[in-house]
Amino acid sequence: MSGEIVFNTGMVGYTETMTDPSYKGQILCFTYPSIGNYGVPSMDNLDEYGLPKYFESDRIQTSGIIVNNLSTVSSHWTCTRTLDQWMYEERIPGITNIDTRELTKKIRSHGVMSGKLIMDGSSSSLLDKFDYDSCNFMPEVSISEPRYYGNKNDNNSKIVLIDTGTKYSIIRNLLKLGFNVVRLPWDSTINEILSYDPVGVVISNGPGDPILCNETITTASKVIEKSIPTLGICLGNQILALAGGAKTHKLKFGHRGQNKSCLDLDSKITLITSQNHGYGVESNSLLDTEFEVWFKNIDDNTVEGIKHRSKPIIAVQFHPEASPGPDDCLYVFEKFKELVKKTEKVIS
Ligand SMILES: NC(=O)CC[C@H](N)C(=O)O
Repeated sequence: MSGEIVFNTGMVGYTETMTDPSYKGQILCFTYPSIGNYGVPSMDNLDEYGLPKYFESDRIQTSGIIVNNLSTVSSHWTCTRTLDQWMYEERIPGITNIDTRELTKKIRSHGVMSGKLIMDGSSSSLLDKFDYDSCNFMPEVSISEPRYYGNKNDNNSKIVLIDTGTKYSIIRNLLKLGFNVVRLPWDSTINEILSYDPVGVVISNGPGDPILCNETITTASKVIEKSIPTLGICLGNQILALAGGAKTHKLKFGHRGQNKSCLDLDSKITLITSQNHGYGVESNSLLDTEFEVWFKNIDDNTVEGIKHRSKPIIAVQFHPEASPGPDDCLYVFEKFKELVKKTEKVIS
């Protein structure tokens, strides 16, 4: 199995992490030395909205995982199987007994690179190349037909969620705000979006290089033109930046973990965020656009959020929905709701 080798420094949350569609095409190395301790819960554990509580999509999305010590004895009240059993059922390979901290040092000094997990005795060649950056994963992670969440018969306003590989927690947080959610395919046009009469648009997280999401970028530029209240999350942040005329670039080894500190330039408060991204918005390229920096990463000063200078459009590079990770940034969803409400008032 080939993939881009990336590392994540989180200590918990492997079921949420491994089912995050943004990991499509990647082999994930966990730096925390012992993985699998609390096993894997059942997919049948649903929240009040009918969404799986402990998973971010319906399957494992990583191409494979690399761990130091794989716990084969798991203990937790939600545990129904071991991590190893779950991976076997889903036919996802993994490798254990690797010094993952040493491997991480290599990735940090060299930058992310492609790799392959090969079974003993397999005829698979190490020579065929895998080029993560040129893969468009959208058809694999998005949906082909619209899906509706919430109660069709209530009068709650609708948010269109453009699914570029969404995590369930994004849907959950929009429902918690009191909205109904229409989830649409990644290549939906502006007219398809408007046909649902939404009060706002959310562009989700997702895998791969944002510049390959041409269709979504075109739609996002129309959303900006029409001043529709919009929230971009991770890939959605990059797509909005590109649609607004800014540039994105690949980071040397990305940000993947649950304790990444970011500065909110509005409140001057530093927050601990959950992150999973390998690309970023180029800070200087924002200068000639209608967007400005909203959040900055404390470690390397990279852009972690942007907002439109005059329109109700905001976006974050980190994950306000966390899952896994701290809830410090849930206020980003509240901020989006405020923008929606303000715009509704102006229109009515
Ligand atoms: N989690 C995401 O949405 C990731 C966005 C993009 N694929 C990146 O790696 O930067």
